[in-house]
Amino acid sequence: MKFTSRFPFEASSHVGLLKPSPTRLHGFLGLGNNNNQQQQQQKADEARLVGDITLGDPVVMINNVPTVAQGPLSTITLQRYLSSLVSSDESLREMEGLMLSIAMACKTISTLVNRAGINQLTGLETDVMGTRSGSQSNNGPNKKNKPKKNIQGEDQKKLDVLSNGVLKNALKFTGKLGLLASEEEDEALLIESALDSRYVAVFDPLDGSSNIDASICTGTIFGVLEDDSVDIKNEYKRNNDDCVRDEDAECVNTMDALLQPGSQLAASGYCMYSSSTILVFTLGGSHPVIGFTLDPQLGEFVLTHPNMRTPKRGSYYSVNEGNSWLWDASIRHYIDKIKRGEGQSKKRYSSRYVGSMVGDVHRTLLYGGIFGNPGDVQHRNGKLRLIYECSPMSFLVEQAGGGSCTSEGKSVLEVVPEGVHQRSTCWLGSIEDVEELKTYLVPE
Ligand SMILES: O=P(O)(O)OC[C@H]1O[C@](O)(COP(=O)(O)O)[C@@H](O)[C@@H]1O
Repeated sequence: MKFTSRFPFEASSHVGLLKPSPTRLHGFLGLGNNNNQQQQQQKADEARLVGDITLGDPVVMINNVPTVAQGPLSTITLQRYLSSLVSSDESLREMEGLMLSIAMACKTISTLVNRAGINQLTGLETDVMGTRSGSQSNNGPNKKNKPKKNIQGEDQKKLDVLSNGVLKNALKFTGKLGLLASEEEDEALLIESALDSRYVAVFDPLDGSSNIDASICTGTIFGVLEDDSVDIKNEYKRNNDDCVRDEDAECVNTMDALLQPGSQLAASGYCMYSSSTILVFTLGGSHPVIGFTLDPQLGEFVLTHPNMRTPKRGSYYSVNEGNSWLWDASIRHYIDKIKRGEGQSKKRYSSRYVGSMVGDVHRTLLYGGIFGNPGDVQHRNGKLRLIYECSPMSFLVEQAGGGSCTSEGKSVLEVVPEGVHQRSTCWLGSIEDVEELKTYLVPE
């Protein structure tokens, strides 16, 4: 991209990044050409505060107008970031394809969520044409309008079902996944055409669905696991043995690849649909937790959070206190102490709870503190599902230097799932807050 001379910039070697020549820039910023360095520096800083172009700031050409890209790194799109990763590590090529498909699906879901009211996509998915709804015995004349339920007995929202379709198809068409598990699918899905794939994926297509109709933040949660059971699947397929159903009701057996502890995740993340749409993920290992914001002008995810680290300790707790009377005494005691400023930090903690795990975890990741779904006497294992909610989020928070545990004080990432929709208690957040919580938890 070659710029005409009327712009005070010189083309740099980096595509999309323009290195302004200091003297011209000072002129451009109306700094005049006197040599009083300090005055010029102060003016440059002032310009920085109001978001004008400053030295080293990237400029993106939008509709041919040099536009200051907010923040120093955001001209780096997700595509560019991943391709630069692959150029130095070829083994990430398949993961690059997966992440780009997940990002594409999240863009689509973001549009669906943003326009839900406009396109009448709010409300419950109803059971039409006699497909299964709730209890089999319900065959009254008004069966058609019954809310459709998922295998956990929860009413499915229209956007739950739509988002599930979008993400399921995006993942299927990568040809890189042999098995999928979703909150909105009763059973794991075997992708016949990709039996010998290296990976399997788990996801909650639209988390926080109780908030959708009120346009409060929701999100998509995903996790990718390596699958070392390809031969077993082929074997079972050949023998037509036990039952993992694909869409043609083909029976095969093993879900082992899905039922791995969170510590085995190869990647995990979420996409939050809120005032911004933000995709946050990690590829594990030495890779950071990284965040990209969907730029509505570019229609691209651009880098905004290059290396997310959870503060060691926070001053927020995020839990549904409406259930506190049902909690174990140890948990009530912990929350009471930190609320009163009688915890280890002697700081009084404030409550923040959106009721969407993605929103509550995103805030906790940035500001610190602790988020929890503790379980109680009525729901021993809490409300959240282990393999596509607790594990992916705990993997991410621990990768950002935070911690996670169950209400028994065990690392969420060590819990071995027994079923696709198994629930688990989970706490995650700042490492010092999680460690402090553990001192209150009495192992059973
Ligand atoms: O209503 P509660 O008990 O506070 O539970 C809220 C939790 O349930 C969830 O909404 C469950 O998610 P789904 O909407 O995906 O079922 C979480 O996002 C949230 O953290």
